[in-house]
Amino acid sequence: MILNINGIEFSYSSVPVLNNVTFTLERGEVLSILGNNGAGKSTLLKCINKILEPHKGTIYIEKDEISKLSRVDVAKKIGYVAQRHESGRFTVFDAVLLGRKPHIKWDVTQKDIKIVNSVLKKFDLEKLSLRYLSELSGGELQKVVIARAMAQQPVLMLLDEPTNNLDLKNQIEVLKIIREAVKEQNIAAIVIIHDLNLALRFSDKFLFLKDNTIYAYGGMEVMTEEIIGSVYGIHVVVEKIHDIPVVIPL
Ligand SMILES: Nc1ncnc2c1ncn2[C@@H]1O[C@H](COP(=O)(O)OP(=O)(O)OP(=O)(O)O)[C@@H](O)[C@H]1O
Repeated sequence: MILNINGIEFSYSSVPVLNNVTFTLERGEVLSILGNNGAGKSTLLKCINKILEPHKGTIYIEKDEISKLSRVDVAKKIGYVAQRHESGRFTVFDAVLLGRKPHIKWDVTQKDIKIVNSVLKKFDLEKLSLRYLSELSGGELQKVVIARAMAQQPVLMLLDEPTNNLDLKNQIEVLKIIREAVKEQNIAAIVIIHDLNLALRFSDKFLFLKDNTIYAYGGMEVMTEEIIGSVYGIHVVVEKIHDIPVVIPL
């Protein structure tokens, strides 16, 4: 087991956002977190990454309780891609190299450079490696921040709407790279995503948040017309096209 979340609760001031959230995630799994705007998806990721501290409950990453880990130790285990990014005066290469920071003791090693180059290649970013982040398109910047999280070589990746700003081809490619990395390296990823059809294509598990808590959690068996309809308040059909399940809003 890579992640074990037990009974977490979180409120902003006195407004409750997460209540009794409990689930586990295994190695080799991609989990999509789904739910309406404001359901608490980003808040949940921030609790897992120790940016926010739950008022109740426990979060274990492998054998370690998150609240007891230092920032650097959290960064060695968890790669986090936020919903919004700053684009400072860094080159693409340096921005991805920053992902190695939790692992660097004194100086950048050949191994760090090798990892950065291989990640840049994976994301097809080599030709942009000397460009400044401020000179990138929104989609290119999105790929760079995901590449940085991957260069970190975490055991768990947390991605808040990673397909934002990406065109159709890049949406598919980036989710494929994430899925392949999870399978090849036997790590895990949690992805917040609004497109149910992309979630269906690239996830092993699905977690629906509604009314501050988990409404449904599981594999394909929870992607039903009833559950999706009830979470989003619309009618949908779930059908197979070319053997791929798709959700169609009616
Ligand atoms: N810093 C904050 N202070 C107070 N309330 C906040 C803060 N951040 C988020 N909230 C509120 O907490 C609730 C959950 O927000 P969160 O960002 O976790 O939702 P989400 O499911 O990720 O939404 P979206 O799909 O729109 O990104 C929302 O009602 C939001 O307005």
